[in-house]
Amino acid sequence: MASGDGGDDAGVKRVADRYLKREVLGEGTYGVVFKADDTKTGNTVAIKKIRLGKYKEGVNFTALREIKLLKELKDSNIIELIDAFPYKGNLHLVFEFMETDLEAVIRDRNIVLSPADTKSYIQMMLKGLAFCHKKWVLHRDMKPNNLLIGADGQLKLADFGLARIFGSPERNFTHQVFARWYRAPELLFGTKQYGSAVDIWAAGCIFAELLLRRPFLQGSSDIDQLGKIFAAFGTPKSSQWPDMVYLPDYVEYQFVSAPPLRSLFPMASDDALDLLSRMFTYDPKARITAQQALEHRYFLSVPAPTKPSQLPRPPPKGDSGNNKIPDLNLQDGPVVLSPPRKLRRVTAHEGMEVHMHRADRTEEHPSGARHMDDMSSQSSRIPMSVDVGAIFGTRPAPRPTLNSADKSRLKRKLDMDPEFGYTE
Ligand SMILES: Nc1ncnc2c1ncn2[C@@H]1O[C@H](COP(=O)(O)OP(=O)(O)OP(=O)(O)O)[C@@H](O)[C@H]1O
Repeated sequence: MASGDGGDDAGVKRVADRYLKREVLGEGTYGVVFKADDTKTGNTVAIKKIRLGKYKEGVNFTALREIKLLKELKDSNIIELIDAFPYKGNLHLVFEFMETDLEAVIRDRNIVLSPADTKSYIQMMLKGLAFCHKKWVLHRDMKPNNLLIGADGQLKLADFGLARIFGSPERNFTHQVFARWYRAPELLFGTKQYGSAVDIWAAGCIFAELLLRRPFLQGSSDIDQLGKIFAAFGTPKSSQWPDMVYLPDYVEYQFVSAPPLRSLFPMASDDALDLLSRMFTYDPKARITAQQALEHRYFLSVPAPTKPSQLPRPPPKGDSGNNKIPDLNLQDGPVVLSPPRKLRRVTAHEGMEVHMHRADRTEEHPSGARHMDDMSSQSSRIPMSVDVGAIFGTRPAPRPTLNSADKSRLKRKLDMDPEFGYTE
C-alpha cells in the first residue's frame, strides 16, 4: 500500500473525500498507480498519482487546462479520465479501471491469437487513435502496455496526451529503452516538429509485435534503433522521404536494400502486409493516417475482426503470477515477450547510456521547436552493413565500419552513445 495520501492508518485510505485507495497497481513513468473505489459511483478506478517535481510551477496553468481537454476526450477506445485534482502536492488523475493490457496478451504463452483476434485488437487501437487525432491530440508514447483491456474485452488507449503535458520527467532506464522500440524514424533523427504520424509508426510496431509475439525492432540505442529499422525496411532514399536530410540528427547511412516484407512476417496475410507497409512508410507526410488505415481492405476482408467480448485474454492482473516478469536476455533469440516493465537489473554501462540520452533529448517538447531552416543539413556518411537477422534479436546488431574521417565526424555521436561502437 502506498502511503502518505490519506489520513488514516494501515488499510484503506480516503483520498479527496471521494476515493478509497486500495492496492498499488504499479509504477510508471509519471508515478504510482493504485486501485481505488469511487464512493460516488461505486465503481473501481485507477488513480495515477503524478509527482509534479519541476512541473509544480506550471501545472496549475497549462497542464490543468490541457487535462481539462483530456477529460472531454470520450470514446469507447480511449481510457476515460474521470477526475483530476491536486492533492498533497501530487496531481491525481482518476481513470476507469482496466483488467489487463496488450502486453500481457502478447507475452502470455497460453494465448493463441488468430488472425481475426489480431485484426480486432488493431482495429480498436486504430479507432482510439483516429478519434484523438481528429481532435488534434497525439499520444506520443504508444506501446503495448499503454493499450489497456477491460473486462468486456474492449481495448482502450491509456496515457493519451500525458507525454505532451508532462514530458517524461522520471523516465528511467526501463521506460526509456522500451519506448525507443516504438519510436518513429523522424523522432530518432531528432525532429522537433512531429505529428500524428509518430503514433502510426508506433501502432505499426504494435501490429508487428502482435503478429510476431515479440517486439519487432529492439534497438539498444537510438542509432541501433535506426539500424534495426533500416535492416527491416532498407535505408530511406531521399526520393522516398525528401525532408529527411533537413532533420537535426540526420546522418547518411550506407544504402541497404529492403528485404521482402513477407520474409519478416511469413504468416501475415497480403492485406495485413500491405497495411503494415503503409504504417511503416518513412516519410511521415506520406504515412497512412489512422482513419485511412481503418478504411484499408485489411479490415474489410475475411476474417472479420473477433468481437471484443470473445477475444482471448490473460487472467486479470493481480491473479496468480500473471505479473511476473520473465527472467530473459532480450537479445537471446525469439521469445514471446513484450517490453517487461520492471526490469531492474541494469549494468552501469546501460545506465550511463540512458543518462546520456536523457541529456540529449531534453528539448523534445514542441515548445523547444527549431524551424527547419535553422537546422543543419550537413550530413555524415556512416558506412553501415546491416544484417536482417539482427532485427530478430538472434544476434547483436552489426557494428558499422568507419574510416578515420568518419570517426572524427561522428565523435559527437559516439560520445553520446556508448552502444555505438565501431571496428577498424
Ligand atoms: N486504468 C488502469 N486500470 C488498471 N490498471 C492500470 C490503469 N492504468 C495503469 N494501470 C497499471 O498501473 C501500472 C503502472 O501504469 P503506468 O501507466 O503508470 O505505467 P506503465 O504503463 O507500467 O509504464 P509507462 O509509464 O512507461 O507507460 C501498470 O501495471 C498498469 O497496467
